[in-house]
Amino acid sequence: MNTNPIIALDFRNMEEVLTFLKPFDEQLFVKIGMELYLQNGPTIVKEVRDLGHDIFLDLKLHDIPNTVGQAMKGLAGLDIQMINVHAAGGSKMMTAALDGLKAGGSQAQLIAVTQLTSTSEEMMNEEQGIPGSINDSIVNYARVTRDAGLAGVVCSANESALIREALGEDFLKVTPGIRTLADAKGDQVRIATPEFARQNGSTHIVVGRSITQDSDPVAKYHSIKKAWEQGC
Ligand SMILES: O=c1ccn([C@@H]2O[C@H](COP(=O)(O)O)[C@@H](O)[C@H]2O)c(=O)[nH]1
Repeated sequence: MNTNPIIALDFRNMEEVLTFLKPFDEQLFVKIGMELYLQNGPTIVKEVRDLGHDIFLDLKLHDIPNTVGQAMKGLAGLDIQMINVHAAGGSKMMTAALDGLKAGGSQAQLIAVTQLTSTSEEMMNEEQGIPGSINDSIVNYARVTRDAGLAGVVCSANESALIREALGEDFLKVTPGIRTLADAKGDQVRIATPEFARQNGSTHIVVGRSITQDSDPVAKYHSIKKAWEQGC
């Protein structure tokens, strides 16, 4: 399993992606999300994969089970390593997603978003109407995800230890909201450093603007990778 930091390619088109990737001379694990996919379609996935990089397709599908299952079956034709849905879609939707992916012949790891890293406990309580602690909600979603047969969850690094305690080491904890101490928080709420993510049990980190907006993205990537690998 590739556990390199996953770089979020939040760009508008392939030209911007190529400009960003050009200075790197190694195989990367990259994330293609809604911004890039919805403006460029499946071609963008093929083009990035042809460059030799592993791909997490972060489309966060969330709809009725039949729709998500059929969409996953279609997406299964793409050569990707990881893909996701929203756990809030429920266990039937997640099972349909997994069945669709398998029926389409994909080996990609399917994971589910618990609570977005831009969501605070207050927002969850007041806007989603879910009472109690955000940690409880996240561990609950992680259990439902595991019981549906998925490989892991998207959560913040702050919750990784709780999920590891509940569901073990092998269950994936893919954690965005990664910031170094010098980085701006932006729209993220539940953030953590790469070192903390490692110490707290994340299996993967997802890093976007901290690298993509840096004046030297290659150097920033390597310093984050080192902090992530060494955990100190
Ligand atoms: O809960 C989630 C789920 C997905 N993301 C995605 O990760 C990156 C983070 O980007 P940064 O620039 O490092 O904040 C972005 O593509 C999100 O769509 C997330 O942040 N939180």
